[in-house]
Amino acid sequence: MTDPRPYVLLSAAMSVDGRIDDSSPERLLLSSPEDFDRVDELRAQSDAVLIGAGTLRSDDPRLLVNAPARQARRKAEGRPEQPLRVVLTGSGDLDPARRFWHHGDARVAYAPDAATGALAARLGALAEVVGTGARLDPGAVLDDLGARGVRRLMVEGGGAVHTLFLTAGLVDEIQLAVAPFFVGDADAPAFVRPGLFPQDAAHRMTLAGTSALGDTALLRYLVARPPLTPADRRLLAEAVAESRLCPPSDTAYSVGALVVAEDGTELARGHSREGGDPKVHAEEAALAKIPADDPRLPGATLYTTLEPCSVRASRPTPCAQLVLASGIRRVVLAWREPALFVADCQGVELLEQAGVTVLECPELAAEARAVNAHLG
Ligand SMILES: Nc1nc(O)c(N)c(N[C@@H]2O[C@H](COP(=O)(O)O)[C@@H](O)[C@H]2O)n1
Repeated sequence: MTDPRPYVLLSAAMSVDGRIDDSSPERLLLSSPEDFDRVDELRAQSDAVLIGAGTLRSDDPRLLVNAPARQARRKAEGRPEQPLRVVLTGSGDLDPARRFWHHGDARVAYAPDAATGALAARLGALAEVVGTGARLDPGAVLDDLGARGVRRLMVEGGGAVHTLFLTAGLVDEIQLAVAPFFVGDADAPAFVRPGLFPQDAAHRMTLAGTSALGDTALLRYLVARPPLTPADRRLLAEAVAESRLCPPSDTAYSVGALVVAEDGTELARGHSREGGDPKVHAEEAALAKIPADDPRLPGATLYTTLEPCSVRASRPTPCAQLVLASGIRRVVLAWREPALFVADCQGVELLEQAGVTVLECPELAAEARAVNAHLG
């Protein structure tokens, strides 16, 4: 059995205009003393505290539990005095001279596999360096932290890391402190960057508490982790629209597929029998339009109106294998293939066995079937 992923608490302070810093080199103090004390208590309750490389460069925080009483409490509970301190980097460009590396106990740096060699050489004994695959994958970070026994993770910024975890649907709770002033600087970093957030106007977070900490307002939100986001439903509906472009056939399904990068950029779309090719499948047509070495593929989602095929007469490689070969790790589909042309399509099983997350969206199954109503 795999270890559970940690509970993820994202803690941030921002100005009333949504900025977590200004654009000057000095660190901007947003919180009141009372709110800094709350942050210290949250750290004391956490097994690990995580920041991104940008925050390490701009703030160089020590990321420690400061209050001796809290350190003593952790020790009395049989825990290390300080939580595990974690940094995420996409480039591996981390400066070993920073204060962060020279305080506290254990440290881990996560980076894409390609960056780990140079980073490990640079950091030496200062931290353990762990690869997260072809990209900086927050899910892989949580899996690894879970395996280390981390049950409660505090994410402390900055905006890129907030966005990475929130858009991936990996945050359980947000504690957002709002400082009573404006930054008013377009170049100042914002609480989050643009992205496809599962929580939108139609899918609101639960406001679990509000309090005043000195002059700072604390908002506590509970964030349900929806497996399927509103953006997933919209993009799968786009795949259904794509399936309506298929040249009709009495002997094959009409399927539509989209490949969408993590930041919402559509990489390609395709449909069955596209471009006058009677044999091409929708997923195959879409994947063929993306260079195999596109670094966005491992973070991308394939949206398809029908389960990717597992056996195929028309061509040697079934679509489930093409998806695996592409490096895509997430598939959203509307409809499992009925036993009409093949007795038992195993596309979902093949993908899941290889560790791909497969999500079904039953709300769109009827629409995907309707495009194929003539097949009976
Ligand atoms: N997922 C998917 N996408 C398409 O575009 C398709 N045409 C199909 N069809 C299914 O794939 C299997 C083999 O098809 P061939 O007839 O050998 O091309 C079979 O299960 C079809 O129903 N699937």
